[in-house]
Amino acid sequence: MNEINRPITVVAAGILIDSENRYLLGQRPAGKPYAGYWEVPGGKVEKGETVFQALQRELQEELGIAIRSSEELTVLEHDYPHAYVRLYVSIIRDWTGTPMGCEGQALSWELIGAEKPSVEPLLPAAWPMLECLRRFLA
Ligand SMILES: Nc1nc2c([nH]c(=O)n2[C@H]2C[C@H](O)[C@@H](COP(=O)(O)OP(=O)(O)OP(=O)(O)O)O2)c(=O)[nH]1
Repeated sequence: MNEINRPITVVAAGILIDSENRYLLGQRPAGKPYAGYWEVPGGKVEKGETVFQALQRELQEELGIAIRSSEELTVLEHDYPHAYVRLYVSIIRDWTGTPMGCEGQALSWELIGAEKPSVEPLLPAAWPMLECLRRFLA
């Protein structure tokens, strides 16, 4: 629980970075909270899972790729009307397969150096992740 007494939803988000130094955003499919919003791929960490295991599972389900390693970037919290989330954000450069929208979601590779993504709207908690990414890679 946190200071406002809401349960914490623990989420793992994986910023995929490709050989051209671009990162991947996906659009949330219909039926989820914030459907249509763009996000960094990932999802809730299940009981008994590590953050890395959750990333392996989510990115296999959502994108059809197998990740081999990840680097921790930051931990962020965000208070949404539907949930209080704690996001463990990792950078992933090492995977096999080609990312595809396995849940019917659109994908967009974005330039890390660009001022803002070419797609919108982004989930509110995705913005501080991108800021952190730019600072980390600068
Ligand atoms: N994956 C991801 N989730 C984010 C980001 N920013 C952000 O606030 N979130 C929040 C939205 C959701 O409340 C939560 C992720 O949950 P989810 O609904 O995508 O997770 P899931 O796929 O496990 O969901 P479920 O349908 O299985 O319940 O984290 C982001 O950039 N990426």
